[in-house]
Amino acid sequence: MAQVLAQMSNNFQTVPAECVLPPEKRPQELLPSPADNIPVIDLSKAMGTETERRQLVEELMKAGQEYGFFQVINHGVPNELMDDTMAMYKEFFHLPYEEISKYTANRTPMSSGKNQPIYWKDTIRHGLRPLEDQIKTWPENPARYREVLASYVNETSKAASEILKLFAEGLGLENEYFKGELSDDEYLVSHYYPPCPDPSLTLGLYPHGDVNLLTILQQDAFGLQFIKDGKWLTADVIPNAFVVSVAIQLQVISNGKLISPDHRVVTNSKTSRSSVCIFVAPSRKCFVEPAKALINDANPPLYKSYTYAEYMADYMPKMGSDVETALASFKL
Ligand SMILES: O=C(O)CCC(=O)C(=O)O
Ligand SMILES: [Fe+2]
Repeated sequence: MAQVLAQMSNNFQTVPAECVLPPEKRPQELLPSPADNIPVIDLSKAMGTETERRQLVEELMKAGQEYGFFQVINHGVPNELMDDTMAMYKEFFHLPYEEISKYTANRTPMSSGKNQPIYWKDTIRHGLRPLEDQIKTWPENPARYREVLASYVNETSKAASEILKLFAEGLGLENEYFKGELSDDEYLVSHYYPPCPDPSLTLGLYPHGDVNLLTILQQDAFGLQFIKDGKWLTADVIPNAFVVSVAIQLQVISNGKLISPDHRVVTNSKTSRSSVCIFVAPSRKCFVEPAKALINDANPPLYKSYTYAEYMADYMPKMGSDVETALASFKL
């Protein structure tokens, strides 16, 4: 294993045995599907006329109900800040192994979770809230890490709350429904997927559901795929767009109206891929349940009520599982 790690900074000529997936777990559809499969939503309409805002809410709801994922453009996060953040993470992942291994618990390509196959990636993950406490634990190398990420988090949080507000409107909940404990916590996950000599043998990330409330990420190369009607659709790279995904808690609160999709990352042989993902999540003591306003005789609750801490305790042993498994204990 150590030998494989040591190769990380070099280009791989072959897929190390540790990373070859069993045949039944290998990806079948590797190529990007046509771009028009994935909704692209212009968030600037939130500031437009009342009609434009209503149209936007409808578009978002349709995307959230049919796909559970979409891309947003004109979201208010400055392009330069997005680019700077991406460049900063690329720099981070090219620092010497001794430096980044202080922060990457499972330096890979083989960061394998419990009962998980070995993924073709390297990952840093850390908390973001409360910012003033968490920032002290973030890397200091590259030197601008803390400054760039703090600005990025502030800006992406605004975009995420706007999207949550629009979802609240679309669901018929009060505008600020998701404000506060339901979206109090945030954490960062940034992945670096090196070029892979044979993408048919590996996955960057195995199919899974996101356990939080809402995920907002940027990527610099193709590889992220979401499942829809049994088919893997690829999220095209649109410069300065965010890929947004409904996560499991949002599916529960919407009582299944919005769907949290399983997704995965395929590798490619030509370029590396980086992603910077912000996960908006409830605080641990927060009570989560299908919103009362959505429940009536015709629409009984589909999920139990629980605290997020209870949810996480159930989820930890099955970390990285698909949405169905991740929700099994809480289904009614
Ligand atoms: O790298 C990506 O684009 C997706 C990462 C992801 O799905 C995750 O970390 O949960
Ligand atoms: Fe994910």
